[in-house]
Amino acid sequence: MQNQRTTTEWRELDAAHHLHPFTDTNSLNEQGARVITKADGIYLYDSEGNKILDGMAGLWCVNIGYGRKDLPEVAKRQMEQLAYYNTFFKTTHPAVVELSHLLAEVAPQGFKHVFYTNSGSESVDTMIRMVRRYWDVKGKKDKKTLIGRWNGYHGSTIGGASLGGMTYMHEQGDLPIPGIVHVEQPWWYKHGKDMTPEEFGLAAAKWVEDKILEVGADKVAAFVGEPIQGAGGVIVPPSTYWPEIQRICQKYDILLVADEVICGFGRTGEWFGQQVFGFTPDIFTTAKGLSSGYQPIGAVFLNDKVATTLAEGGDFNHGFTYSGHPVAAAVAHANVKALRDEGIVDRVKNDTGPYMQKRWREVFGQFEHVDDVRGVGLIQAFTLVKNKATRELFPNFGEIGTLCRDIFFKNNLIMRACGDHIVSAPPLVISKEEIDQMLETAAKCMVEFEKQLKERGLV
Ligand SMILES: Cc1ncc(COP(=O)(O)O)c(CNc2cccc(C(=O)O)c2)c1O
Repeated sequence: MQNQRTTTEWRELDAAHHLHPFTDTNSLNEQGARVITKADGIYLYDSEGNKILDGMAGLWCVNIGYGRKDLPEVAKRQMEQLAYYNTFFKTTHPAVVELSHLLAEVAPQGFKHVFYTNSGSESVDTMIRMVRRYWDVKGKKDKKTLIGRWNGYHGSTIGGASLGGMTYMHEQGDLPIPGIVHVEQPWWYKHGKDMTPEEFGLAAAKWVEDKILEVGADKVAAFVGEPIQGAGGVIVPPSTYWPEIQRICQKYDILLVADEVICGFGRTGEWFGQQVFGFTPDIFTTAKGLSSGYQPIGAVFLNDKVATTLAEGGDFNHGFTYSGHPVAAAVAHANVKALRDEGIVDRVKNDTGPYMQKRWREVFGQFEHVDDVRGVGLIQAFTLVKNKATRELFPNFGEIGTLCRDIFFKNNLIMRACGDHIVSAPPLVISKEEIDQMLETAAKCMVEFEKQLKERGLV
């Protein structure tokens, strides 16, 4: 069991030894970290006894909800049976075989081959190496460039951070690496001007074609995108966007990659986001909902064309010590099986997802400085705007978002501010009653937010 310490003691030791990700260490240590001690269902509990509604499922990942009793049991049994062995030297083990078989069953048709990693970033870096290897084997060694989107997020490794379009990450570490370029994101509210969303979807897809022609199709290896950009602010593309992207990739013989790290495993009501938008990639990357965060694991899914070509190339010189880790694989298997057999994904598609989308629009559509209220399944967002009529955003994009997020946090409700987008992705097990409770709290916070906007002279 964890040492029982006071919050102050935990905070002091944390400040003395623990470096947090994406954090201004000095600023954090001035205020002290919030000590989360346990969780159950959709709720977190901190060391001060606060009960917090987790509208973000951790980091978009705890799809099955907190406090499962089965997954720890699975981990215990696997650890006792075979805590670890690698899959490098012509060996495998039952846990990773069973997981691979199950994933081939839940994946969209045509994806029967899976490569394992420990995170979404490693899945993305694996994909980059696979894409370039694919074209090497095909004898088109100049096809190395990958196209991503500005404000896309593909992780924090050198490859993932380069492919992502977060400039504040590029500035730290001299990124992007060579051979990675970006196009604008399909954010209708900001870039759509007087186009309908459908017209804008085609225009945004054409940015990809323009980039291909600029680089030279014979040099472009792949286009990579999240079906819905998650950390970029839940940017839901118009319906015309992805089918047009697919047509363009086929026209110029470019691999199409979907980064399903957030959209995968039921988040949108479909098993994978590609199924919502009606496109079929050649490769897709996953992590998060694969294990619902109970174990670190990621997976890269390949269609037959890519898998066969890589196999024709002989040794694929890539992999990780923990690729297909027995405990992670066993827990992921139990998690995915429960998402399927307990009807959790189906419920998101047919019940709680439509309910959330209806209520989310009813609640947030009523506020003066909220617009572009949007979402699919159980991933939703809205944008804080200065003037709805003119679609004018606030200056210093992100400042207002932090103000709003802090009001939620003070009311023990976790939602993310991605710039001035407020986003939510709760555990997929959230009930309709819990949705009502979450939105009732959120509505009160938004009344307070609108009040503070006026008091601070921001509107
Ligand atoms: C689409 C996508 N691809 C790759 C990654 C990287 O996964 P790992 O973190 O497991 O390496 C992600 C991760 N997404 C992510 C990770 C951490 C924070 C936030 C946030 O929204 O604040 C989002 C992601 O959202």
